[in-house]
Amino acid sequence: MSDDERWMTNALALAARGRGAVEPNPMVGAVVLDAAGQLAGEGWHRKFGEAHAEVNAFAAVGDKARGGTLLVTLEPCCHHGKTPPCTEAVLRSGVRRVVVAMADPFPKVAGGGLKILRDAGIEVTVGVREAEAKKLNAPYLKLLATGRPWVHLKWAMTLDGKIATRTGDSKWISGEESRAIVHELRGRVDAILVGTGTVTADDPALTARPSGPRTATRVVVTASGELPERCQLRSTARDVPVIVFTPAGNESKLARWADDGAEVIAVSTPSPPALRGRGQGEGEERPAAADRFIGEEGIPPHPNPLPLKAGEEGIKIARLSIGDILLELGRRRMTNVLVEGGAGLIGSFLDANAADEVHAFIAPVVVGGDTALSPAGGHGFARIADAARLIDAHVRTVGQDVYVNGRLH
Ligand SMILES: NC(=O)C1=CN([C@@H]2O[C@H](COP(=O)(O)OP(=O)(O)OC[C@H]3O[C@@H](n4cnc5c(N)ncnc54)[C@H](OP(=O)(O)O)[C@@H]3O)[C@@H](O)[C@H]2O)C=CC1
Ligand SMILES: Nc1c(N[C@@H]2O[C@H](COP(=O)(O)O)[C@@H](O)[C@H]2O)[nH]c(=O)[nH]c1=O
Ligand SMILES: [Zn+2]
Repeated sequence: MSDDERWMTNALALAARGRGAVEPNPMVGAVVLDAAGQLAGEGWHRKFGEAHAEVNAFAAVGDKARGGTLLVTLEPCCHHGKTPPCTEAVLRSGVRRVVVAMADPFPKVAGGGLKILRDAGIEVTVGVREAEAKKLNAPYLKLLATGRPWVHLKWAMTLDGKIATRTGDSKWISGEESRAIVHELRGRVDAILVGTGTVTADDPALTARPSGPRTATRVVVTASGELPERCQLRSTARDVPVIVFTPAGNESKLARWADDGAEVIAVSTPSPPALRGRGQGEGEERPAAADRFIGEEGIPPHPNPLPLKAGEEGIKIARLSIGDILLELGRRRMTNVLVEGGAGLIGSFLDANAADEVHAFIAPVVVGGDTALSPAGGHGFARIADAARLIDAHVRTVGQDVYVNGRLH
């Protein structure tokens, strides 16, 4: 490993300290070396709206940066945002070299920062530990490229692959240590999504306990608009935000949720109402409001499309497009969202090819039962070759449970 790579690894670790506190900004870390190559300063972007990594790294360095090197995990910014351009701080510092892990695709930067530094005669190297830097900021990059947040799916299942007993009882399958990991995740995401079945069966609070760097909006997805009258989400909607996504026409059923402080978003579904999208490359149309964040990339078409299907007794049920829900959350600049279940909603996300990362907890308990639910419902994949497969599964034991975490693409 070269010295640049070694220092950049440190800078990436510094960047990760900002996780949960900096979004929708990227996580960024920086290391300053003096002219002799010795560590002179380090810093990271600590919180949205506050100083950037480079400025924090230079803060206590003084003259020692002169003739030295800055290693930074993302191209220094060159625009006046919430803080002045970092390129100015770099030029003032007197460093001779700047090593950058990756260019910043943010439209106001997009190579402009690198150009300013090169034009000033600084030796600029780009691409050191680039793959790791892209992985670290995958949610930021996805939001920029697609207008949609990074989707984490989480479930806790028994050894026989169930997320609840046949009666719907599920508290608790995973152990305390596993649940602590889930609460840590809840405390750093922008939204936690559940379907009607989970609200009805579990009456969840969906809060992070203890609280984390940010407070997630609780999101319920309901095609029927038939949510329980009394439940924690509704009764606490004024304390911690709640959004209900439902097809247009259900507003009156949810009027009391709105009265209690929930935001009810009625989504127009295609006419006539139909099972839409599930696997049809849904959500590729983009509302103008989100254009600023969107690149050319959409959610790729599903390999296993489901034909449109009537609901019970020939009544068509208006399923909401997961792609559209994500666009709305992305428009609010949500960077990470967590789908906590249950089987129906997780199935909707997998069918829409809309999930990015999985957190599965497997507990040493067996419940059995033909009708007990598995983690993912929906249509599912017909062929193993097409199935959603983790590309980089990390497996570890947590207490008595096994925790599998990895990305889907
Ligand atoms: N062990 C674990 O990790 C977890 C276990 N659970 C367990 O899972 C069970 C609940 O699972 P399940 O019944 O599948 O419930 P879900 O929470 O997945 O709810 C399913 C419902 O969500 C709505 N929904 C899902 N996708 C869409 C869509 N694309 N558009 C519109 N609405 C949609 C529909 O609501 P509607 O009917 O209103 O139209 C659907 O019937 C419970 O027993 C619970 O305890 C739940 C979460 C985690
Ligand atoms: N049963 C189960 C989980 N269930 C999830 O937790 C929700 C309850 O959240 P709260 O009311 O905030 O404690 C529940 O609705 C479901 O989404 N999670 C886990 O880590 N392990 C478990 O065994
Ligand atoms: Zn900056």
